[in-house]
Amino acid sequence: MTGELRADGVHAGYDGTPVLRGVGVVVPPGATTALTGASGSGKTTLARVLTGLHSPARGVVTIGGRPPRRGEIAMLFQSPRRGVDPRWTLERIVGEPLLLRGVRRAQRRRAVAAAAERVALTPDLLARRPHQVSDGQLQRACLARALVQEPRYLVCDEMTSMLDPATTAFLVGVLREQAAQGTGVLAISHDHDLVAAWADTVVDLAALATTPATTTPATAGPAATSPDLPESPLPRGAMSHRARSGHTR
Ligand SMILES: Nc1ncnc2c1ncn2[C@@H]1O[C@H](COP(=O)(O)OP(=O)(O)OP(=O)(O)O)[C@@H](O)[C@H]1O
Repeated sequence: MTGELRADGVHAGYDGTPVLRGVGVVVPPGATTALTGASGSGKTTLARVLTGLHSPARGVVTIGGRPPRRGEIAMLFQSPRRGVDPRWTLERIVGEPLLLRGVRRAQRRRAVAAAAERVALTPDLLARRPHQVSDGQLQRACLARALVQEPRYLVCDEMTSMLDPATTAFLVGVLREQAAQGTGVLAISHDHDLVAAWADTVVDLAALATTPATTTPATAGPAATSPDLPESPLPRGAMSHRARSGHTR
């Protein structure tokens, strides 16, 4: 598909311990793809590779066949507090990507106000600092910060797992609207009910590695790979398609 975000043949790990072995994934624009998988299987690692936060030992990440450009992929994390400056107001946090791009103050304020409205952050909340708001309110600010960038892709790593059902449903609704407007969303979650309601396609990480499993346990020993193996990005049966339920809106 034109303009899709994809990882091909990704091998990645930490300190010589492999986590991902020949993983490929495709995230199409204008849809929500959910990534599930066992704890510790490497979902976050794959998300970090896709967003450029972790360099793979091998493999490539592309959008429409070329390397992603700065600002094209935004990431949302499980814990919003770890990704914000505690001294800043929510308004400054939301506007930070535009500040970095050199967008003028008046335009920045308009963009921040529009994004804040989409995530139901009132001016009163925008004036507060992270310690003065709830996790859900701060996660809404982080989503607004991602939206002001107008990214082509959004990678959400367990972004609702600390939130109550009402806030989760609200944020999922905003993200589904965003996907309907053309953004490709990759949603990582353990919650099978949530991804069934949220995503158009569900992908299990265990099905994405094109390198055949060996008798070596996944968490020990050197990478069980052969450089000669063909690595198609998406093995047959790796994805299951779900109908949109729409009940998160
Ligand atoms: N910075 C790090 N240094 C060393 N090992 C790491 C690091 N981050 C993750 N790992 C290890 O890499 C493996 C994959 O971790 P990752 O967080 O990608 O898995 P996950 O599927 O997202 O897990 P979970 O569902 O529990 O969040 C785990 O064994 C983890 O302990």
